[in-house]
Amino acid sequence: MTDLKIAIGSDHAGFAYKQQLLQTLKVKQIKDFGTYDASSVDYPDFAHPVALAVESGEFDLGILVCGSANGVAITANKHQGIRAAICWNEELASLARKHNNANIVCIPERFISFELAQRIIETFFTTEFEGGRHANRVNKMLC
Ligand SMILES: O=C(CO)[C@H](O)[C@H](O)[C@H](O)COP(=O)(O)O
Repeated sequence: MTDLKIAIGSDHAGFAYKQQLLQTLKVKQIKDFGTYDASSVDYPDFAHPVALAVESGEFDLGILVCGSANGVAITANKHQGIRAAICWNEELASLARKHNNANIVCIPERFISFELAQRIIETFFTTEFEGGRHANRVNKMLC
């Protein structure tokens, strides 16, 4: 986990957790793509840059946080190279990596505690894609 380069972003509804994660995550590099305060903003404005940063390969994985995680996930998944997963417990985070090779974890700040968000992210970052039959399915995702 400590060798990962991470892109992180949120809207106003995910700002508090993003700021705490910036202070607590033990990774090689973490770049904050905003938002930079708690004023109301539009989540696509922050989900797209994170998706582009991960899709380019500049960053290994991404974190997106909003109120429900729906908006940031829908937005990020518009990018062909992105597999963004909404995770509200550790098992979902593990499966998103093992089965779907997800590269962005989307956190619903308004529905889970920060402590759970931290565990979800740690699970996501420390679980490898299983490949095999799952690789066949992931390869079929692209239209
Ligand atoms: O995409 C969302 C809802 O599905 C996100 O949760 C946003 O954070 C939410 O829509 C923001 O709502 P607000 O009333 O403007 O704070």
